[in-house]
Amino acid sequence: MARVDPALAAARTAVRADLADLPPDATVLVACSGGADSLALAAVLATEARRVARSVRSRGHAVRAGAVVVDHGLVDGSARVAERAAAQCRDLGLDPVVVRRVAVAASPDGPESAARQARYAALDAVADDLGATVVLLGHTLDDQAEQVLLGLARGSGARSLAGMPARRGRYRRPFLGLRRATTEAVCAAVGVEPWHDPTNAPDGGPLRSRVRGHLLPALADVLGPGAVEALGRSAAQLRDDADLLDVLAADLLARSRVVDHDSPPPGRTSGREVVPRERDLATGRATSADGGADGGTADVVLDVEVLAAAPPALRRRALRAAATGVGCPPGTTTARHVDALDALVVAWRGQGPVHLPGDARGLRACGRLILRPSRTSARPRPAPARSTPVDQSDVSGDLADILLTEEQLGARLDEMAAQIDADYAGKDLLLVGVLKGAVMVMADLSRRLHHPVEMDWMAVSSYGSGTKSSGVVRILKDLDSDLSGRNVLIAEDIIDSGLTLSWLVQNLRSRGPASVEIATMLRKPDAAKADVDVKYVGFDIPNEFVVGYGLDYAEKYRNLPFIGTLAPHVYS
Ligand SMILES: O=P(O)(O)OC[C@H]1O[C@H](OP(=O)(O)OP(=O)(O)O)[C@H](O)[C@@H]1O
Ligand code: HPA
Repeated sequence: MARVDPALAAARTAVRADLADLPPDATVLVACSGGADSLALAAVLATEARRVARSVRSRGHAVRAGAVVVDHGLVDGSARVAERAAAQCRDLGLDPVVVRRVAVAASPDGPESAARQARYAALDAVADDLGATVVLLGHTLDDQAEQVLLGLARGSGARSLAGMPARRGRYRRPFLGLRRATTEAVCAAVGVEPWHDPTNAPDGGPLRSRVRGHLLPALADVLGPGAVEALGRSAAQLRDDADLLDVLAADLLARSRVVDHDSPPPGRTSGREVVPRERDLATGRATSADGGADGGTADVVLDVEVLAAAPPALRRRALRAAATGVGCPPGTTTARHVDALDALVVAWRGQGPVHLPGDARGLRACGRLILRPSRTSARPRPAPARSTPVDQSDVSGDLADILLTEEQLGARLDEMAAQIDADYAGKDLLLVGVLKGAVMVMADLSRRLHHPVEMDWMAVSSYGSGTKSSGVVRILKDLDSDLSGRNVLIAEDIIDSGLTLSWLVQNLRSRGPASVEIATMLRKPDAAKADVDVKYVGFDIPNEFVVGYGLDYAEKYRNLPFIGTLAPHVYS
């Protein structure tokens, strides 16, 4: 009996083991580039398919074994290389053999990632067309070791260091336990000449090629011949660890999610805290409890307390999953982004929103971490704002609700500034700020204007240290400017009863300006006692006493970056 080449025997054993669970008449495809690994896999698959056909002939079923060759079209002559590989697959007895040319689009994740995405899309499409149960990939233990080293060089975590899985979905990698030398020996044994990709040259090629050409041999020199196998074993162990951590992190994410109070999150005892159904703070739309299952358009709202109590390994994984859940591309969501989100949870000092890939954002308000997907179309309108419960520890128990986040205020100011720029194009503009409440609006609005402006200030008061207007407006400081012929725009924080502004507009109009208009961040339509014509309104809000963003109660809370509702116990 002819002696079977040991490399071929090892390769056949690996493929046979991987196909053992296939149903009768399954279609198996091999993804073949024409390189040594995938060509060896194609040869072994063809041999194994013939063996199965022989052994089951009497029962009338077999494995249909074919190949897909993806032409990435990235280098001259790629079509020729693809056709050569396809011809070799046909010669080996594979049928059908399909060549697919793909267009590799530019990707922020880099050309390798873009090519990978295009390749898998093509493989999936062909597998679907042919009804293939399994697609075999030719990655070897050397590829796995390279993957681990590249991950280490990036400072990656366990998931990345776990390398490639032996199986995922319809994809299987039967050679993941075999060295590349084995696949080269298989090619020699079956008499097929693999293609050597010139772009994989160890010098000047992609990083992976340099790792392959220089680093792996150096590791073997220094650490001994088992270095590649050792890296593969580490990857396998880390895969088990990462799988477990992912399950635990998914559980943490579910427990920390703020959902409808009718269905408290798992782990919460009912009655601990009544949490109203979370709504999108910007649009008032309800937020889906699964945070992103509706296409990633809803906020994911998480309870900071629950997250902070979790071990960092789980918390960071949960944060990453939450970010990808609102549409952050996994490839560009890095440890740096996760660090910044984590700081919102465990190192909170009032920092602003974290900008995430995919134009998503993470922000903290009222003991909630809010992951917000990119939302260019739905900006805050002058519509009733509504409340979210406040974490008492953040605001010392003085606030009942947060009404508008810093981010919402900023986004609305962007819109107001654009409108003002357009309306006053070609005209002079004097901004009049009403002290003290309007300082924030004045500062933030004026800096968003492209229009050149002058600023002046007036101080009036009708509230003193109470929560109800006295109705008597007093000028505490008058303007320095002469208003004759000027376009005056009053910048205000709030129009409540309207008594202050109706008085002020009359007062300023009596000074001979060309125009007097009002821009206010907030307005309380239900509190109006005087009619005030307001040209620019940030938000209409309910008739509750609010503080923050310049608004005070007894001179406190003006420096809160958001607007909240004062708890009645503070003023009652
Ligand atoms: O519509 P109204 O009921 O008249 O209320 C609006 C006014 O009240 C606030 O000022 P406040 O008198 O509290 O002084 P402040 O700006 O120094 O806080 C606010 O800045 C407005 O000027
Ligand atoms: N809060 C603070 N100051 C105010 C308010 C308010 O709701 N209304 C008028 N001045």
